[in-house]
Amino acid sequence: MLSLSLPFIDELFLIIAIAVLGWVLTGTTAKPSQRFFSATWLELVSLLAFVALLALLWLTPIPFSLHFMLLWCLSTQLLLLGWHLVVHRYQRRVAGRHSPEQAAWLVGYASQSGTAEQLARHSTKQLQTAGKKVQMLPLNALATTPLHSFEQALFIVSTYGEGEAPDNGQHFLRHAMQQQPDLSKLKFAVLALGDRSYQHFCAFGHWLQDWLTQHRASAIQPLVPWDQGQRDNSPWQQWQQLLQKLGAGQAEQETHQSWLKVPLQSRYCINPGSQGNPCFVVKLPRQEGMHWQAGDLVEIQPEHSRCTVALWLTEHQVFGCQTVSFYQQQLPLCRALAQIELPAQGPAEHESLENWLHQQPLLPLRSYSIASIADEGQLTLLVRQVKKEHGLGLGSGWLTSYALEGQPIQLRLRTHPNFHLPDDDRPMVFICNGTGIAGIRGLLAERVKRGHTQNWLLFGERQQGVDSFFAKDLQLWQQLGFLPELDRVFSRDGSEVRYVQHQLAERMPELKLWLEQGAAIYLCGSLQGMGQAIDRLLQAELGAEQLQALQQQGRYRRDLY
Ligand SMILES: Cc1cc2nc3c(=O)[nH]c(=O)nc-3n(C[C@H](O)[C@H](O)[C@H](O)COP(=O)(O)O)c2cc1C
Repeated sequence: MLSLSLPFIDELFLIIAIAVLGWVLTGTTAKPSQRFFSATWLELVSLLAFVALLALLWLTPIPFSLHFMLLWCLSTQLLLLGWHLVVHRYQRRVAGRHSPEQAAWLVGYASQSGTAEQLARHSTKQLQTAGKKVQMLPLNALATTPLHSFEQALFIVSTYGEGEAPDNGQHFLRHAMQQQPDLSKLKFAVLALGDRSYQHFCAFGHWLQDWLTQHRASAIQPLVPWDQGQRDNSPWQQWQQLLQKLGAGQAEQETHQSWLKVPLQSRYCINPGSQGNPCFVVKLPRQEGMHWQAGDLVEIQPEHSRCTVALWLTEHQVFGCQTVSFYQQQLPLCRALAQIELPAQGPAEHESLENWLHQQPLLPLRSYSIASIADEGQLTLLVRQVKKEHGLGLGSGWLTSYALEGQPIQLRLRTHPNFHLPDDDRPMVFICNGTGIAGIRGLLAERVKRGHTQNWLLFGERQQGVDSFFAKDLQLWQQLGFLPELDRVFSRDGSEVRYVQHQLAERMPELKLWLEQGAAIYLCGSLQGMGQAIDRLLQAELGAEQLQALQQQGRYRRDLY
């Protein structure tokens, strides 16, 4: 039996001291949540193993020398210490990258089609040029990065659906509702994007403002609502004043592209005889200064029909051919009247016509997905005519009926980063219905141009005979091998009503396979019905967590209206 001599006890103490030192060092540096993954546990286990081994050695003589054991122990301890240092360093680096302690300023955004994100990027740059440490994050990222660790926060958020948060704010919304943080040290301001034609104007911005104040954060100024349906830029100027007050740098570039006047080149009905409202392909020539990417949008300034303007002029006994100054242009009064909300009352007798004109709001803007790529030399839109009780819808009436061929259309191109294609050639699944195929056609044309062949299109409409939108393009791309999977579903052709979601449900095994291969899903079309049904189906089949992960990786994108 081995007897414990004095030098051995010294060595034992040394070993235990190294192990304990290692354990204390690692144990105190790791956060409790990380401790299990740190070296702490391994240190402890190795120490226990070593003590057990010594006890065993003391009880039963085995042929290993004491020096071998000592060497084994020392090297294990040093290895573990070294490994832990690497882990610890990595943890500190990662924490540094995401740590709000690094940045006193937060620019948080929630954006569906990219406007709020673009404005957030702009504001972030302005703060950074003034030397401020800023973190720009989508609201969903704040579910893991604590808000209370920032001192000042600027939020730029839009509203989507029926007064809901955009996709990259929904997780935050759900998470925030479960929390009761103390935000008493946070100062904040909200720029809320919305559209007054929706019932819940800027609802998500207001919800955020209320939630922050309920949790004792202090508002630097009242919420700034910005109606995106109007050409009015004053909310942005108001926001800029706030940024200057907070010490930010000047805005360098324009946030929006400039307005252009482009003549209507051609227009034709794509679905004559359809049970649905007529859809028109509207083409405008590409001109200098018109740059866009597949997936982008165009904003149109609608105008009244000539008939509506003539009636108003007659009713108010005003001469329509007189020249007026209107938004830095000289033009006949009738052309200016075509662009404003025509009020029941005309100008008062002694009122200046131009003053009166400038007080009238412009007609709200309308956005459309671009169905062509710039290389095609023209900007193509697919517009369904909306029929209302007293005439046609504003934007669709203007583009599909009132504007005559050759007449200038006032437009502005708008980037839509959320619907741009990924740079790589990963498989793409495009799901759409009705005019939702417009943006998807643009994306497919771009994929063809890039030579990316793994494309799957699921498209739903009513009747194959009359509603097969862009059929020739699809057929050609199929023949050339750019559309290996094409599912077209027509709800009114067979005896049973079939929609695109039914087809997708049947093809779920293939979809899962595509997803395993890294595919991204782009969904475009009606929010009610199709959009919601596809969302429910994917949640049920893939699980909420995977769907959310896909969304966060940019592999599930939606453009629904
Ligand atoms: C499908 C859809 C639903 C919308 N719902 C609302 C709404 O309920 N309330 C509102 O104020 N604006 C609503 N909007 C307007 C958007 O908030 C507005 O267009 C905004 O500029 C979009 O900003 P983003 O590009 O950052 O997403 C909606 C827009 C779309 C396309």
